[in-house]
Amino acid sequence: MNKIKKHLTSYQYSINGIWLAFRYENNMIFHLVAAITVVIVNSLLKVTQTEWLITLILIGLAWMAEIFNTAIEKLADQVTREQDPLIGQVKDLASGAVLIICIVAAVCAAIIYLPYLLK
Ligand SMILES: Nc1ncnc2c1ncn2[C@@H]1O[C@H](COP(=O)(O)OP(=O)(O)OP(=O)(O)O)[C@@H](O)[C@H]1O
Repeated sequence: MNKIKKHLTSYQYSINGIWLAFRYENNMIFHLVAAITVVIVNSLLKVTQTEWLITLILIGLAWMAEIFNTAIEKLADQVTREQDPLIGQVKDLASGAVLIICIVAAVCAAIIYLPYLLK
């Protein structure tokens, strides 16, 4: 019973983490708008089951990368708020991870949607 309670409490912490990401990271709103747009476009274009899966996985990956990026930024700020070349690199690396998944998502969106739009 104690284990179940502990498990359920950990979900509370995780949900709090998502809430914190929205509070600290303005880009989270952009990701939310992008995710809602993808769901609407998928429904309108009646994309296939595989295309739904690919787009939903990409949405999840983008959100995951942004939340990790926010966590790393917070940790880096806790280490020092002074100008530090290594802290700068750490933040750039984390931000690079978000950019990569966003570029991949944009390319995949073009590959999936263009054939429907050019029909
Ligand atoms: N302490 C620091 N020392 C050196 N460079 C830093 C430091 N803090 C930030 N930077 C540089 O400034 C960039 C922006 O950092 P910042 O913490 O402002 O994130 P941000 O651009 O506001 O990110 P986001 O928009 O995701 O919140 C970093 O990628 C890094 O290159």
